[in-house]
Amino acid sequence: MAKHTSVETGSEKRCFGGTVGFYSHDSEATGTRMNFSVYVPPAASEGPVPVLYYLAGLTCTEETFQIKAGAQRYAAEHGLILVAPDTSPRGVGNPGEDEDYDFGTGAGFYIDATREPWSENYNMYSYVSRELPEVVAAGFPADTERQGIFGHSMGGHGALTIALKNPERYRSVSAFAPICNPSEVPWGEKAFSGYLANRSEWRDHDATEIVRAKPLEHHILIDQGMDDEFLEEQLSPDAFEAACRESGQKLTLRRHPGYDHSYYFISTFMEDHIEHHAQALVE
Ligand SMILES: N[C@@H](CCC(=O)N[C@@H](CSC=O)C(=O)NCC(=O)O)C(=O)O
Repeated sequence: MAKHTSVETGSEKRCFGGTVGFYSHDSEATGTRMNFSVYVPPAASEGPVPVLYYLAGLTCTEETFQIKAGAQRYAAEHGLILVAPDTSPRGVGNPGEDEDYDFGTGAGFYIDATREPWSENYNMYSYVSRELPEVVAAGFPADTERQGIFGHSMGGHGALTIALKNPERYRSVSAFAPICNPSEVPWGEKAFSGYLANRSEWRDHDATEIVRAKPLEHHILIDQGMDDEFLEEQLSPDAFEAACRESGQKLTLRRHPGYDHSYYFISTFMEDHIEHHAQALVE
């Protein structure tokens, strides 16, 4: 399926009348080989279709979403391409890169690092928001004028911040259990102090701070499980909700009793998220 010359196809499988594929390429942004997965719906055989990017959480790869989220059925129904990148560069060799699940490999946090040695390769913001869309446009039947983005946990933080910083590039955004206020919680403090050279940079990567200053015109959908094991210590949906109220950002934040942080929670509400994006992306 991929026509871009530098993109290598790992595998492609038929799925709901379309194709799930796994690909890799040499990335300029990270200076490493990067993996990503793409679901192409049956409607793409008629012409270019909108693209929805999914950013996964800590410890995940480009595979997690495709095998656990149950999104392809709904993307096939609405005619959306789904793209899921890996969550970090791999095999860079920085000291400490593979010591913790919440920093380094599998934990790129979708920011461009400014602290050495991470700044050389950990440029997931540029990779996801600039380079990957170009690779997708060159190799897949994608209408890049119609892009949306969503994600989970660390990837929910990535989706919110990338959408808020690039309103002209993304017409829709949603998140499952996002890290809403990373500057104020242990996961975010560890990532930002490791990847960013100065504390003054933190607020530029914090969705709660960004939305307070510069809301989007379109409305944001967030689902949060109330039995999520990370809710109290790491996620801060109340802070994000308060910032949205302050700035006039339209937000639907749904709190679901009994649901945890897992892909059982994500797959339960996936249909609603795909519909949310389809309303904005499919004319
Ligand atoms: N203690 C766990 C933590 C890893 C974890 O729970 N990862 C979540 C995302 S958390 C925020 O970004 C995840 O999506 N895991 C993959 C899955 O299939 O559930 C550990 O050590 O692994």
